[in-house]
Amino acid sequence: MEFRTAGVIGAGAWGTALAQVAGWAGLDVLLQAREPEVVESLTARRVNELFLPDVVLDSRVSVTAVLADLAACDLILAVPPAQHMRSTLTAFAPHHRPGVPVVLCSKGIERGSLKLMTEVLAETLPAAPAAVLSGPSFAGEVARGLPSAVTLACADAALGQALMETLSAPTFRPYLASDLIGAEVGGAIKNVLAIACGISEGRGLGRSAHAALITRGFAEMTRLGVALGGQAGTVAGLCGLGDLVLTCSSPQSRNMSLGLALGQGQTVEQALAGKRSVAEGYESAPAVRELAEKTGVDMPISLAVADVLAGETTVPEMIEALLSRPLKAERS
Ligand SMILES: NC(=O)c1ccc[n+]([C@@H]2O[C@H](COP(=O)([O-])OP(=O)(O)OC[C@H]3O[C@@H](n4cnc5c(N)ncnc54)[C@H](O)[C@@H]3O)[C@@H](O)[C@H]2O)c1
Ligand SMILES: O=P(O)(O)OC[C@H](O)CO
Repeated sequence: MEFRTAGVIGAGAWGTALAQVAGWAGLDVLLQAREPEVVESLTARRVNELFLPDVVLDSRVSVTAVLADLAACDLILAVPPAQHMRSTLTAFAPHHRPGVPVVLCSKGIERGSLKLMTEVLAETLPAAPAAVLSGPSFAGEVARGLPSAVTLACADAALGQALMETLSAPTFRPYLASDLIGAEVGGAIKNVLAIACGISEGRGLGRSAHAALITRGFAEMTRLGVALGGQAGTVAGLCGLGDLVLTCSSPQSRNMSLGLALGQGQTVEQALAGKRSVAEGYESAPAVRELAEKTGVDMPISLAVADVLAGETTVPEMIEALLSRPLKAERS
């Protein structure tokens, strides 16, 4: 299996950073952007001024506005926001060649259907072998060549090995896994939990509360991952615990900074006003709440975040409710 060309669908911060990595990895890369100003700035100056300013892209990366141009690529990286994955892949379907693998790089759960991105892919491009790339990785750091490591999950061991080797670059290390569900659940839930950590930080609740939220949040993430058919060991890897630690620990995270603003007293509308960048936890939280109810999985922190985002409870009420839950065994 040899891949020489990669098509990247979605030129937000992460799609742009992954195009950079793929170029460093030696692939010829075609990056598809929706916004005319992104196409213009990448074409003219090799910089995505809207979503990833201050990073000059590798000369192996070209840009297009046209999805059909990616038809000849040997592999596809799909990087739209999760809520737009279905429409994006549906639009790409007429141009997808059967057997060309699609690496899902977005982190979220589809609202309404409650589906993971692999399920959305199976319904829109049934002839595409699937992989999931997920882990602790801020686009700006990755695109500037700071070191990072992620999970690359693929059910087909030979394809996974080939994709891992193809996408590795001197400062970007994918680690192979076979459990796509565990990888997806980790990436989706950490965004919701990062909002909780941001709220805690914004309210000045301290480092002890922060550590408790990460640890108890990780327990919720693991329970849901296992309930959906994933493996606890996968969730404990880069795609779950690793990403949870990163996203809950830095205001560089759009999710944590949304929580920070809420904790400091802003309304959801104020916190999101004027933002072009996606905070996936805001989008996924209602789906996570429904999924938890449907599967009977206990996810008090994620549900509390969903309630705050929906305006159904206030931040002080959320904190009070979490602190007054019945005492129980730590492992149950
Ligand atoms: N930014 C990061 O550091 C990072 C790292 C890892 C994973 N991710 C994940 O990558 C995914 C994309 O995030 P991002 O940070 O690249 O986005 P971004 O916030 O930088 O940019 C927004 C993106 O949404 C796209 N978009 C807006 N409306 C759309 C529509 N109707 N249809 C399709 N696309 C539309 C824009 O074209 C743009 O690509 C998310 O799931 C995110 O969780 C991001
Ligand atoms: O900025 P966030 O919160 O979307 O997080 C970005 C990445 O997912 C971190 O791994």
